[in-house]
Amino acid sequence: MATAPEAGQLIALLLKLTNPKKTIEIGCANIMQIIAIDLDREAYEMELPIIQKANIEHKINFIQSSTLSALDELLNENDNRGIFDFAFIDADRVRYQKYHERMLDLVKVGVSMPEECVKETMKPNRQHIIEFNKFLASDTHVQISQVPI
Ligand SMILES: C[S@@+](CC[C@H](N)C(=O)[O-])C[C@H]1O[C@@H](n2cnc3c(N)ncnc32)[C@H](O)[C@@H]1O
Repeated sequence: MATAPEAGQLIALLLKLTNPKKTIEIGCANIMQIIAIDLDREAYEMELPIIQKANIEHKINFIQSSTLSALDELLNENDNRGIFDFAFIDADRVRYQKYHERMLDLVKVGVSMPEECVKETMKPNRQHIIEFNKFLASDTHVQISQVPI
């Protein structure tokens, strides 16, 4: 993942690997691209130079916008549905349900890397983790929960 900018005002991070319009392919793997959204102009103006200085502008598309309208804009393009690998929201709590509903359309189902893209030495680990995740999902002793980090 790209090095995070020092000051943390990025509120919605959508990590994408597979948008054919935006990713840079290297062999089987694509370089990740992050879409970061913040409504606050001041935060945007403070963060953008940090991203530029770190030479990671090609990896982070930083948008100054309300999260809701940025997500709706993403959803208007059908190509964006189900292509994001990861979403992190740390914004205005009152709209979390709305963000959640939109994220479900944006984030892909079945996020593990295709087997043919995994190094031979890592293939057993990949399989163990897939099996462990399945086990956890069906284990009635535990609940999957949101982690406040
Ligand atoms: C609690 S801060 C979190 C920032 C960062 N994740 C951190 O840990 O430092 C919340 C951020 O969400 C932004 N924000 C609040 N409401 C927003 C909205 N509707 N759309 C986009 N950004 C919003 C604020 O400008 C602020 O930068």
